[in-house]
Amino acid sequence: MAAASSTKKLMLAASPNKPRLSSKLVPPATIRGPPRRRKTKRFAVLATFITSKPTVLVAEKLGEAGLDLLKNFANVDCSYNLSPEELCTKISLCDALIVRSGTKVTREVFESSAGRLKVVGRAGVGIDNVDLSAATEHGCLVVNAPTANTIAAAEHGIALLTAMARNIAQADASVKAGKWQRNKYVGVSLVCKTLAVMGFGKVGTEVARRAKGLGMNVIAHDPYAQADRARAIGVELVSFEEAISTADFISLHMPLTPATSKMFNDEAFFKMKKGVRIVNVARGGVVDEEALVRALDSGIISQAALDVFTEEPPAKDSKLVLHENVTVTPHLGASTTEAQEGVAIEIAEAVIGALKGELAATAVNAPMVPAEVISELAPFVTLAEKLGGLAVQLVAGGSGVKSVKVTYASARGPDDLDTRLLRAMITKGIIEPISSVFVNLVNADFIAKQRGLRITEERIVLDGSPENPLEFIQVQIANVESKFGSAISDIGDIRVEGRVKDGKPHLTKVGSFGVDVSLEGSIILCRQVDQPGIIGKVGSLLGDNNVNVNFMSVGRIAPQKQAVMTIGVDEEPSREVLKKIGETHAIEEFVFLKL
Ligand SMILES: NC(=O)c1ccc[n+]([C@@H]2O[C@H](COP(=O)([O-])OP(=O)(O)OC[C@H]3O[C@@H](n4cnc5c(N)ncnc54)[C@H](O)[C@@H]3O)[C@@H](O)[C@H]2O)c1
Ligand SMILES: O=C(O)[C@H](O)COP(=O)(O)O
Repeated sequence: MAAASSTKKLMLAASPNKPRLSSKLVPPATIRGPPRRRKTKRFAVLATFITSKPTVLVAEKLGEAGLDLLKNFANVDCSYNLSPEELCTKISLCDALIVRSGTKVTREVFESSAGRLKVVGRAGVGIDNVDLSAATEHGCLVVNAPTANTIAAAEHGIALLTAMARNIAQADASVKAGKWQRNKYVGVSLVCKTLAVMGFGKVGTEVARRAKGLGMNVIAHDPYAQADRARAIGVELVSFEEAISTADFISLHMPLTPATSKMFNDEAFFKMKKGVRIVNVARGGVVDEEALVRALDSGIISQAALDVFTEEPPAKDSKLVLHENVTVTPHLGASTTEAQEGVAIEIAEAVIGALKGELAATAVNAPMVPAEVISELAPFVTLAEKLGGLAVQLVAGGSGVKSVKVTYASARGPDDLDTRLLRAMITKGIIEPISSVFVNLVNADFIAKQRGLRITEERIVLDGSPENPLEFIQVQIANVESKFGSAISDIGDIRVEGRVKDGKPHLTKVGSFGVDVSLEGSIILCRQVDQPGIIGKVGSLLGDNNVNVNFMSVGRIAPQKQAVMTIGVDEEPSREVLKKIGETHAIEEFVFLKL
């Protein structure tokens, strides 16, 4: 056995405090286990437990039905029109924030929250107003309400398309100004014209369906859409060039991302059919607005109908807004009574779920794991976190944890196990005991990468029944010394292995020793020379000092040879008791581990 460290009796450390943040993961040089940790009484992958009633800041107007749901669960602060400074001040007192498109949730907001903000709910689809990287780095979940306003947005797109084609807004203003200009406002027909839907997602698809109903020929461009889904509703997917060069009308429905920012620019307008008409209910930023003014002035584009702008509200003297061939609305795509009620309920449910620690189906910056998978994996998620926490406590102080290998053994096929949750929880188990950062499913990979912790995963496919998602999980930490030499495996890594038994996580292997202890409370691991009387001695020592033993098992190589005794205890033994255990005859090393 390649024991990197076989210290006979371990010294008790003086300070149980958390170490300061360090770029290297260095476990505390203590056998008292990690410092006090958040108690989690229930399974939750986001571990966003809040013991008192949470506070939700609603920063933009939200439908009553959603507000009612929130008020049943949390203290709700509806504060609209906050300045960026006011938002940053308020946010440190809030567990959740709900916004629409009018609030910029910047890095400063996450920094100002000082870790309290657990979830940002975007009551709508577009999340371009939320700094997702900053949210992820701060372990803050971002959820949106992606479906409830689809129809409203599509209907608004069609409303703008038809209003533009028949000059409704301009003619309305003219009549109200006392004029009667029937010749000036002759429109164009839609029937048999070609509409290019740019972005064939939820809204784009609904616009396409409705435009087909108006007798239009609909083509679409979307690099990520499935051609057969488009074909099923009579829409042909084409290239960007073909879409913009053949269309009489173009309707924009892609999200604003670095890749789509200003994708409608001078170059794109130049390729369009002269006299084309454009509708934008997506985001102002996908269009280069100055280039659009030039294209309108030159007649390449004869009309535009815009619901969204790069800057909202746009400047009062905006050439684009004031252009006579432009019809505008103040970002009204989602603003129907029905959509706002739906969005409010959708976001309230997602935010409440996230505050309860559940994984939201509409998470934007965390893996979406189906509810049934989460429920099936629940005991293994707890096991994963505990194994990570145990493994890191076995590392000798001063060793940097850089390389962790996780092995999942299962009778299921390799593609039939979603390990993202498990990996995140192992990362949480490893990092939280030795640093002051908070790790959850949202930021686990980011934090691991930031700290130079490399986690590799391996699958072992076992024979047998695939009824259980997993048989065991093994966590190995490479290139470190251990404060409990027996935890070092035959290949020199610290190794712990666990299984779920009767729905409870159990530690079943330490180094090369088979053990069996339920992962509850705390654990004492002792290596001894197998001989009669040791178990009794240690048991009485604990009992005499009011420490309840909940579990005990001994794994040995052979009779009279070395054995590892695992003792599960409900209370933390005093230093004196631990010292006496260490001094017990035949005990060669021991370690106290807190779960
Ligand atoms: N005006 C409003 O009030 C309002 C209301 C709802 C949605 N929106 C906007 O509309 C956008 C679309 O909403 P959705 O619900 O349909 O979202 P969605 O995610 O269902 O659809 C977006 C589609 O855009 C496609 N896409 C991405 N990059 C593209 C590119 N470079 N070229 C072409 N297509 C690309 C995606 O593949 C996806 O199919 C949202 O991001 C939001 O910004 C505005
Ligand atoms: O992305 C969206 O959902 C729409 O742009 C709606 O935005 P709003 O919630 O500000 O109306």
